[in-house]
Amino acid sequence: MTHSKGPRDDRWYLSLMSPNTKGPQFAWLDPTSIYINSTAFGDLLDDLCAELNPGQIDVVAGLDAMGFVLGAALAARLGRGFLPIRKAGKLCVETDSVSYGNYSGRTQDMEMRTPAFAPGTRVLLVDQWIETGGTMDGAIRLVERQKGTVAGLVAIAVEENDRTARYRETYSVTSAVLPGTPWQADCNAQSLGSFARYAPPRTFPTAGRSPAP
Ligand SMILES: O=P(O)(O)OC[C@H]1O[C@H](OP(=O)(O)OP(=O)(O)O)[C@H](O)[C@@H]1O
Ligand SMILES: Nc1ncnc2[nH]cnc12
Repeated sequence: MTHSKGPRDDRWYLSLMSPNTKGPQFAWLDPTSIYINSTAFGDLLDDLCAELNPGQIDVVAGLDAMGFVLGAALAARLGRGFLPIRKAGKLCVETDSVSYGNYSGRTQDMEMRTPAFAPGTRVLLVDQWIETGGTMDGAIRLVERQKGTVAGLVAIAVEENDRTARYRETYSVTSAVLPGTPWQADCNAQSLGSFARYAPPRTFPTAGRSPAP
C-alpha cells in the first residue's frame, strides 16, 4: 500500500543528486547524495518497493559497487537474501565470470559465486544506475548461465537507448525516474534541471528531521 507523503511525493529526492565536478572520466552525476539523507533514502526505497512484488522474488542481487547499497537495502525491506555480483578478482570461492563494457568505454570483468542458487531461482537485479546498459547485460548473463530467472531490474534511473528499450520490453523494470517524465528527459540528456539549485547543504544528513523538499 502507498501512503501519501504530501509534499514529499513526486520523487523530490531526485533533486538531491549531485552534478559531476570532476570531468568526463567520471559518471555525469552522483546519486549517492540521496543515500546520506535518511528521509530521502527512505522515500526512494518506498517508491521502488511499491512496484515490487516479493512473492515473485527469491533473492536480490546487487551489482558492485553502488548496487550493493540499494540492493541490500531493498533485500532487507522485501525480506529476501542478498547476492553480491562482484567486479573480478575479489571472491575467494568458485566463480563464473563475464566481460562487459560500460559508459566509460572500458571493458571489465564481473563475477558471481558458483553455484549461487538452484536452477529456476528468481533473481531481482539491482544497480544504482543504468546508462548504456552494458553492466546490467553482464549481470543478466551471469544469472541466466546459472539457470536463474531474472525477476526484474531495478535502478534509480534507466537512461533511454536501444539496449535499455529491450530491457523494458523483456523484463519488469522498476526505476525511481519514471519514463515519460521531465526527470527521464533530463537523465537522457545527462543534465538535470535541478543542478541549478544544487547545494551540498541540501543533502546533509538530518538525523531524522525531514528536510524541506
Ligand atoms: O549502464 P552502464 O553504462 O554499464 O553503467 C552503469 C554502471 O556504472 C556505474 O558503476 P561503476 O562501474 O561506475 O562503478 P561503481 O558502482 O563502483 O561506482 C553504475 O553504478 C552502474 O553499475
Ligand atoms: N552512478 C552513475 N551515475 C550517473 N550516471 C552513471 N552512469 C553510469 N553510472 C552512473
